[in-house]
Amino acid sequence: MSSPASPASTAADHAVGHTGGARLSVRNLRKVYTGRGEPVEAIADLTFEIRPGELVCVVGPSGAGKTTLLRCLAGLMPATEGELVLGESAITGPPEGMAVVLQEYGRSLFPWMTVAQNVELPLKEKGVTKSRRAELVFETLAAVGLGDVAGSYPWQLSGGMQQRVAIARAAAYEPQVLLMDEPFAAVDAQTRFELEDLVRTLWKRLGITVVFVTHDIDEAIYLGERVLVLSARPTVVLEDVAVGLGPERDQLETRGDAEFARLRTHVYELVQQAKKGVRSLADAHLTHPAAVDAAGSPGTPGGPEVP
Ligand SMILES: Nc1ncnc2c1ncn2[C@@H]1O[C@H](COP(=O)(O)OP(=O)(O)OP(=O)(O)O)[C@@H](O)[C@H]1O
Repeated sequence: MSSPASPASTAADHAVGHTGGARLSVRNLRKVYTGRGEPVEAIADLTFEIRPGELVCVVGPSGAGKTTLLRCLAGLMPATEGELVLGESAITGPPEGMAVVLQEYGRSLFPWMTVAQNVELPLKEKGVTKSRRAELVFETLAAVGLGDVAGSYPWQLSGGMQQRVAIARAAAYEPQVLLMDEPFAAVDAQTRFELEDLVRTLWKRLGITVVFVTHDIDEAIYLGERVLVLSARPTVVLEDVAVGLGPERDQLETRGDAEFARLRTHVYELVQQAKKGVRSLADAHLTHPAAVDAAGSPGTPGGPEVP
């Protein structure tokens, strides 16, 4: 990958080793929030599979249940119905081998700890030896271009740098699966491009499975091997879109690619249809249908073909 804006790419090539990814299966997931007032059916019926080492982005209208899906995958909330499986094991609580990066980097880092201590903390909880912890902290901070601020406190860093710390902390943990919930929503556009390249660099280096939720259609296509487009609530997968842009991505070249433009138009139309309440491709009015879906055949697996 070419990422002229990212100081991380070269360093990341020498960072933590290939940890490998795990398969994630979501089968007939339904999530209803109950509590005071009317129950809210956030997710109606989601079924999809993410292969080990795949990077899949999730987009959909606001309130479609993207965060709900991620919380269920992270084991932070039980499903109402359905099954979530990581590798061979059902997800019933926060699974070992999973790391999460959220949008609110300000709240996810401890302000009284240095950058290095923040990265080290989950490793202590994981029982990693002191010498290996030192290695991992050093390597991952170098990988995200923050080797020189290891002794600083998060509040001394810019928002983009703080988010790099959160990414370093997740990578140092050597997870099999990394969940990211709109991680770059609060950083400026230039930093966002750098962080996108950083995620792809680390993803390739570590071989981990990544699920990346974003509002940004361009970001989803630039990053993903597939883009899951969700319907409005109660949520189903409207389309599982294959991104045939190849493994090498470049902020200028890839975004200028005709295939990128075609995919962006297609996913944009899908999200617009989802906002109007369309919950099946059969009901969608698309002027730019996808050529093939993520399974390599026309239309959505098990669903109707795009007219
Ligand atoms: N704790 C909760 N109790 C009741 N309803 C909730 C709760 N959390 C989320 N919801 C509802 O579930 C639906 C899905 O919310 P969720 O935050 O998962 O959507 P989202 O796609 O991540 O939204 P956004 O893109 O705006 O961040 C929304 O209608 C929301 O109001």
